[in-house]
Amino acid sequence: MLHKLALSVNAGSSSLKISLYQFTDNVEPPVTLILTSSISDISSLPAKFFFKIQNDSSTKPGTEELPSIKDHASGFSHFLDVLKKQKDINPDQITHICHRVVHGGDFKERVVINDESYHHIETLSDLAPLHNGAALSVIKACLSALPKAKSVAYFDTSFHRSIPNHIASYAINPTVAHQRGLKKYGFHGLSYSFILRSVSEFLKRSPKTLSLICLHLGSGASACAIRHGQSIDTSMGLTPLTGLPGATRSGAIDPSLIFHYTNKAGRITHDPNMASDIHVTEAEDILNRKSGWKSLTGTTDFRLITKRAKLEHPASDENLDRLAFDLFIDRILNYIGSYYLKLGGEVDALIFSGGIGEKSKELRTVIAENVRCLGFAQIDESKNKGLEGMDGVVFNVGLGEEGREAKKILVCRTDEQLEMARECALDGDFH
Ligand SMILES: Nc1ncnc2c1ncn2[C@@H]1O[C@H](COP(=O)(O)OP(=O)(O)O)[C@@H](O)[C@H]1O
Ligand SMILES: CC(=O)OP(=O)(O)O
Ligand SMILES: [Mg+2]
Repeated sequence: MLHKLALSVNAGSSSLKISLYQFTDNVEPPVTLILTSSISDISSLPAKFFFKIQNDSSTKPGTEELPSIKDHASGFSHFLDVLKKQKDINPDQITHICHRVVHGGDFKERVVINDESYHHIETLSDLAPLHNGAALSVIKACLSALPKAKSVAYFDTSFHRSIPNHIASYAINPTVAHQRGLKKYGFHGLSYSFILRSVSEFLKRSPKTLSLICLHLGSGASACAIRHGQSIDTSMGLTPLTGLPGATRSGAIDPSLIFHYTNKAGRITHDPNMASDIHVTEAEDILNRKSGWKSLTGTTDFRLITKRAKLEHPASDENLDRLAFDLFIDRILNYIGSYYLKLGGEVDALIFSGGIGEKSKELRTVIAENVRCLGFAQIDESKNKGLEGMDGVVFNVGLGEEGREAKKILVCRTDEQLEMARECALDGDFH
């Protein structure tokens, strides 16, 4: 019998990450990986394409710059062309396509794509201007290229449904807030769900007993406080704009700032580069796409920013890369401090994840130094520097005995595609 395949698609703000899995007949693991592909730097063209078949030693996977890729839809179409050329993979075996959709509004859990759910996700696009439209463009491409497969949307927002009302509410007119759904939804939920499960396996403790402070630091960055396995607060809000700054996003600002920045703040912008027919104001466009690391330093590449920041020297006002680095550290510490208090000091671990969290040893060193006063383990620099090239998902980078006894400092290689494929394979409704 031919095994069924699940394609998992993650439309991030600057990237499209795609993994293909085969369903197993087991509960653990419910899926095995067949291939991974990614298109990165979509917000800072030219885009880079990567494609790798697992267990194929005949070809060396590499990354190629592709000027023909301009957005998520053209990136996905290139992926499909490459997929169709693989002799050992039959796209007709793909029975399920899991799509990461960042804003799920009031959807509690995953939803099968049909006219009604597609339309509902579309109405939420203005609340996630860098994400939902891009995800819908890929969903549309899948419906036409792989019509026999069931497309399912998995939401970043679902994990945060446990946030208490007083934390999710804004201090604004409650009638307006209720009518318009103006509250904190929170994002990166698929990543936090993956982190919770992986850390629970690593520490050999039930997720229900774990309290964690998680940092997902990628093109979009957020923090999350998890108490006894449930999200109790996160730094993003109604939209993925607020909280920590990101590649092209300002993060939290005084809301009045925008009216002093531009007198056209409320005008609807018609940017031809916007993913689809999304209605955002000039203010939202500036804060989402023309701010963050790109505006401060001219690049979205945090590795380059770190290199140019000259961390070994005292900060100078002229060095804007250093400003970006130090500003990021400052904002991250704001959340760690506040979440530590909200968790009453009962924190099992601080977790670094996302492209920057997983790869920037420099950022981890500085944060770890600053949180020592809260009882976190001292960082073990040989472990901290030695992660690249190592196999694994969760790593303890705390020093020796302290790494075991004190509050832990962990790195988790998050994988939103795997989280969706696992959920799909274990979903009784789909089999
Ligand atoms: N070695 C590194 N040091 C610091 N930042 C890195 C490193 N490698 C990648 N990054 C950063 O990771 C970010 C991308 O993170 P990722 O989670 O993959 O993004 P996305 O939000 O698109 O899913 C980029 O800002 C990139 O510069
Ligand atoms: C929610 C969000 O910002 O996602 P990403 O980091 O993938 O852009
Ligand atoms: Mg991402």
